[in-house]
Amino acid sequence: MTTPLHDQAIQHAIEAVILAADACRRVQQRRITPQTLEKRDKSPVTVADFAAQALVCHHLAENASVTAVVGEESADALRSEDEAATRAAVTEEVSESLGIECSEENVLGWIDRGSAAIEPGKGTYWTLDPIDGTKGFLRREQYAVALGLIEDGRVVLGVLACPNLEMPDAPGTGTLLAARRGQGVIRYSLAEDGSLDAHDLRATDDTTPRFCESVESAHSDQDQAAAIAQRIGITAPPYRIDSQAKYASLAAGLASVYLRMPTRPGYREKIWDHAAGSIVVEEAGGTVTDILGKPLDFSLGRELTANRGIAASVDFDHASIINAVTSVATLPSE
Ligand SMILES: Nc1ncnc2c1ncn2[C@@H]1O[C@H](COP(=O)(O)O)[C@@H](O)[C@H]1OP(=O)(O)O
Ligand SMILES: [Mg+2]
Ligand SMILES: [Mg+2]
Ligand SMILES: [Mg+2]
Repeated sequence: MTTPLHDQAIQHAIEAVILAADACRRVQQRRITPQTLEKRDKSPVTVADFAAQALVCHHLAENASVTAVVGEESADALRSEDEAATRAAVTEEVSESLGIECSEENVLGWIDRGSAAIEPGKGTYWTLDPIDGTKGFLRREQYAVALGLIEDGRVVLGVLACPNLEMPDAPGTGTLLAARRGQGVIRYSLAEDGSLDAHDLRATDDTTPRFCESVESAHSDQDQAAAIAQRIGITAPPYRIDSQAKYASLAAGLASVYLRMPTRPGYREKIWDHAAGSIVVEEAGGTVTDILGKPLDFSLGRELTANRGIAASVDFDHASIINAVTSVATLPSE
């Protein structure tokens, strides 16, 4: 498969993300009660998160010219004696995906390739969320494998696979979007066997303005978002989906506004939660800022420390959203 965006980096990113998405699908189908670990911040992490990070890091290390990865997960939790069963399960899944017998040490090493030391704002590195929306994944709803490439603090490439995101014009398949700065974005349907089929970017003729937001009310203040939606004249009920599938939905025309309203003082968005999604929306002709209208600043390390929340739009007056935020919303103190 060769992408019309004609770029080695994007080709390798798509291959890596498909490998990971395929492993996620398999784990979701097979391991009915996923062995879930809880991280220090109480968020869930599964066999699939670790396997997906190992597979993407391994594929990039073997094939891409840029191999540094800033990923969400680390293998630390898996190294403890208590986690022998999860470690074995992750190794089994990675081995099956690669079609070779891998050692546990190798797999842990590949996961840890996602802890690259970076100089914020300088150089080129990938940022990876192996499963964005782990809670959606556990509910068998929406999740995404999200891989972005950051060059001197700017996102220049993004690949977003949403294995459960079925578009109206591609029933029975997931969705994959690939964007390159200045070259646009391509939407593919992603079949069970990992094959891709390119489609028109827009997946629907319906132009009713809709806004989308998190399913998890702890991740975005849904009451504030409802007040803002009313202010900007959106009357359709919110489209609630997990993960960066929200950005994919905007790019494909299923929604026009994505609001992520801070719920907790001090929470900072992570680069891997927005790199791929934001370039996909921008290359679809949309706008992505924080809720005060500031551009997202990816040059500051692992977090978007200069930004609060997210406002994204396609085919919508972005300034009117920011105006509504400033007149309607009460933000948590910092
Ligand atoms: N308080 C919070 N505010 C915003 N996002 C959060 C918060 N806590 C966790 N997240 C992140 O939200 C993302 C999922 O978003 P959504 O609900 O839109 O699908 C996850 O990457 C999750 O990060 P983490 O992986 O650290 O839990
Ligand atoms: Mg997480
Ligand atoms: Mg995430
Ligand atoms: Mg994640």
